Amino acid sequence: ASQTGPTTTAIAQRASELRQLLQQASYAYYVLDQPVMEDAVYDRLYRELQDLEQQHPSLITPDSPTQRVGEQPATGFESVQHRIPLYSLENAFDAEELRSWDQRWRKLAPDVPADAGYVCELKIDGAAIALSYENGLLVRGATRGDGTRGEEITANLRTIKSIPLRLQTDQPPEWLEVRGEAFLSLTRFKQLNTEREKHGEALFANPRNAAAGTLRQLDPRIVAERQLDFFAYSIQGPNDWANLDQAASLDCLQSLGFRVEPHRQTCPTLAEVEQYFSDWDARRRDLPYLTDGVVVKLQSRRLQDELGFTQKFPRWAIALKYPADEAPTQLQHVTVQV
Ligand SMILES: CC(C)(CNC(=O)c1ccc(Oc2ccccc2)cc1)c1ccc2c(N)nc(N)nc2n1
Repeated sequence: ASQTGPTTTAIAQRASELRQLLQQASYAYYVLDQPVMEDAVYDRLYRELQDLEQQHPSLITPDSPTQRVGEQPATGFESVQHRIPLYSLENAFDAEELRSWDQRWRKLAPDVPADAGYVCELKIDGAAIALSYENGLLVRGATRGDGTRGEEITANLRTIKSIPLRLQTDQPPEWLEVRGEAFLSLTRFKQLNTEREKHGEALFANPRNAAAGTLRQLDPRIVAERQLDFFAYSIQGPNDWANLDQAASLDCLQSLGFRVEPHRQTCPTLAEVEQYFSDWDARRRDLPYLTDGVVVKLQSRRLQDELGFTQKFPRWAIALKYPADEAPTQLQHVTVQV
């Protein structure tokens, strides 16, 4: 039969073009923080894609921007085993404990090159999560849980605009594990608490609790409206994807389309690490999100692999913590049952 309107291939092409335009605009806005498209234009193109997908459901792809916010609340969360454990970090509370960590790993490493350096990353005060990609597509997301098993919250994580639904590479690995911190910006945290106060609801005690609580919402639409954000900090994949030095692994995460906290710094010696820590103790209050320390990691992948992990921690990393802030705004010890 003759097609009255555009041919189905033309429609499929338009849908693919719209997906690409919308993904690029969303990446620029949420990951690069450099908008390239007017909101009104974005909304018009988004509605055009939605209409095309409604008329031709076979055109819907899992990485379509229209597939971020599911309409179905979950009835509960499945417990899932992480492909790779999510390790926690040993804590150091002052320069002396940092130095003792440094002595300990140096004793364990057989031949430490003289130029063995460190990478410092700001430690974001949010909720750790695990993302699993297969052939470039986001197939699963989970909470940290106990490090070995977590709760499957894929539908909720899909609503976070800075989490790519598809990796930005035309040669995606068979599997890829990405870990990072889901968090609420301070502005968003205050807006949410102002809203909750207006409706007589219990306030969130702090941005970390707010993020963790949001991730466990059964309804993805509620998660979407909270506007969580995400910084990636670790990548594991098949062999050639897995032997990057620390700084290179963060650059790789950025190239794949993830947001990575921009103030990371390579520090040749521990003196520079301590300098970075004290610089940021002053500057961190100007950041749009809460931090609770600096994560110090060995730059060298070979050293990381040589040193490995204890039951709980990597031997090649440590969290250098800031002192807990003075009395928080709300009574911290009074927990309100919601
Ligand atoms: C160091 C690691 C525990 C991530 N984990 C890894 O980088 C990592 C590296 C090789 C691995 O290799 C393995 C592969 C297979 C099996 C076992 C280990 C596993 C995890 C960690 C934990 C918390 C962090 C945090 N709050 N903020 C920042 N900025 N960084 C953080 N980094």
